[in-house]
Amino acid sequence: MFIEPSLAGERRGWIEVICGSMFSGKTEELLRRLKRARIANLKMEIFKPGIDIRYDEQQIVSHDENKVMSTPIDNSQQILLLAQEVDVVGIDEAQFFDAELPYVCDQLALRGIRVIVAGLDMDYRGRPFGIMPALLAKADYITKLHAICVKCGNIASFSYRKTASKETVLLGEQDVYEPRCRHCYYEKPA
Ligand SMILES: Nc1ncnc2c1ncn2[C@@H]1O[C@H](COP(=O)(O)OP(=O)(O)O)[C@@H](O)[C@H]1O
Ligand SMILES: Cc1cn([C@H]2C[C@H](O)[C@@H](COP(=O)(O)O)O2)c(=O)[nH]c1=O
Ligand SMILES: [Zn+2]
Repeated sequence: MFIEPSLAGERRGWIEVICGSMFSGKTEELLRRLKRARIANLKMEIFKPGIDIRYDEQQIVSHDENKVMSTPIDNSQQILLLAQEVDVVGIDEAQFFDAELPYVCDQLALRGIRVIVAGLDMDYRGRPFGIMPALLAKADYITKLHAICVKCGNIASFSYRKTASKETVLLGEQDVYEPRCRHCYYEKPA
């Protein structure tokens, strides 16, 4: 389990990345860390990409329907304007953000802000997803989570797409995706 570092003095600020497949618990882990930051009376702003309206337009919602209010944004630079005077910034679905997000996270950390980012590390093809590799390279702390493979019960790192759609971005839930381990993923079709 991730334990928050306790850094004294002025030079605080760091980047945490939570990654893994769909259903691996990324959003739950993000919510857990934000809840603890709230208990510590830290000021925070939470963001998600405007396109992610699967469950709710404003809230971040986990697959188990735990939720927190967030600000949907279309451009990662908006975070630099909106995250004034805060101690913590939370960002969900980072894979959907533009190329500037790693730079934005760097700038926030330089301001002394704790930045907690969650995102899919691989797309349905098993390829690195968008800006996630760049973000992982800049992260001070990385947590890789795993789902349970729906085929065999082993740990799952892959998000298998059950439909024939070929576009990289396709919002969906269990109707479209299932978590699979490496062996079951490459054994497709089911
Ligand atoms: N195959 C699965 N493996 C693990 N968790 C699953 C699976 N299918 C459904 N879940 C549920 O999904 C929850 C994780 O949801 P969430 O935090 O939203 O994941 P993520 O953000 O990584 O997609 C788990 O606590 C569990 O209840
Ligand atoms: C693999 C994959 C996923 N997506 C979409 C599907 C969901 O809407 C989100 C991931 O949400 P989660 O919180 O990680 O469950 O991303 C996509 O657009 N393209 C893909 O290849
Ligand atoms: Zn498997």
